[in-house]
Amino acid sequence: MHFMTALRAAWQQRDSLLCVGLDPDPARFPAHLQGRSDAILRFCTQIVDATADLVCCFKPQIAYFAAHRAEDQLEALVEHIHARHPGTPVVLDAKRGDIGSTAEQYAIEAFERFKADAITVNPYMGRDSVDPYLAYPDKGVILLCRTSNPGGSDLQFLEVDTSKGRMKLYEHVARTVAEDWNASGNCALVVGATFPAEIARVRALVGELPLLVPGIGAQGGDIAATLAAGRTENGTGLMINSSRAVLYAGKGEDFAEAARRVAEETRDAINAYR
Ligand SMILES: O=c1ccn([C@@H]2O[C@H](COP(=O)(O)O)[C@@H](O)[C@H]2O)c(=O)[nH]1
Repeated sequence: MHFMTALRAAWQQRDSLLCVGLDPDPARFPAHLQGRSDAILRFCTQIVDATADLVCCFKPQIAYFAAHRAEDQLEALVEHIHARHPGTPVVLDAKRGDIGSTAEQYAIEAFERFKADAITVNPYMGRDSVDPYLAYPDKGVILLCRTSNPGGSDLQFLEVDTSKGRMKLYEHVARTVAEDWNASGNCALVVGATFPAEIARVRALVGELPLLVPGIGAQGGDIAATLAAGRTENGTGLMINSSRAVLYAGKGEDFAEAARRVAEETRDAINAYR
């Protein structure tokens, strides 16, 4: 199924714009999981099973798996999500960016090895570096636009001259993706919840294009402001990510229940402003 079709269905059927981020940090795991060779998989599958009905997608962050030589656990986790929670899109947060020949390998890794439904990609090496992902028309390609970190302004806020006039670099990325790169209707953009004014600006530039919005929860982004700036006419258009605030809500054997409670509160807080 096309990523966008699955995402729209999840928005409607789950009544949720919440994306739970899967950033497993073994140092923060409950004591009973410490030291197990499959701790990352066990931790993540319990979070997934406890929250799947509350989310529009899951977003595993590849760094947290690769750092612990746990790519095999990432493969097993995505397989688990597809088998147990069909219709829940998996966004692989990898922020890849490289020359075309290498990007082809990254695309194979994301879509064929890990079976992700979408991937985050860094657009700053240009169109040929993104083409290998766009060559999978059913898969989502989510381009960094206005990231949630403070240093995102260092480059993304630079004024650039374009054929459509002078604008900030992140605005040029938004327009380029929406107008030129989205021929298969499979593109989306990353815009941080920590910058609601820029969410509004991007929404004005890209129409209904979906936005992946990290930055609520641990990074302190404002849910009300995010919704006001980024929701579409029908009250969707957003995948609002929270990772650490959900994953580490509890410290004990009941960590997954604690995660569910926070995920439910977050989904409801989001829905209050749709
Ligand atoms: O601009 C960006 C792009 C990606 N991220 C990723 O989202 C999560 C955020 O985690 P929290 O614990 O909810 O802060 C993490 O995987 C980042 O790599 C981002 O934060 N900002």
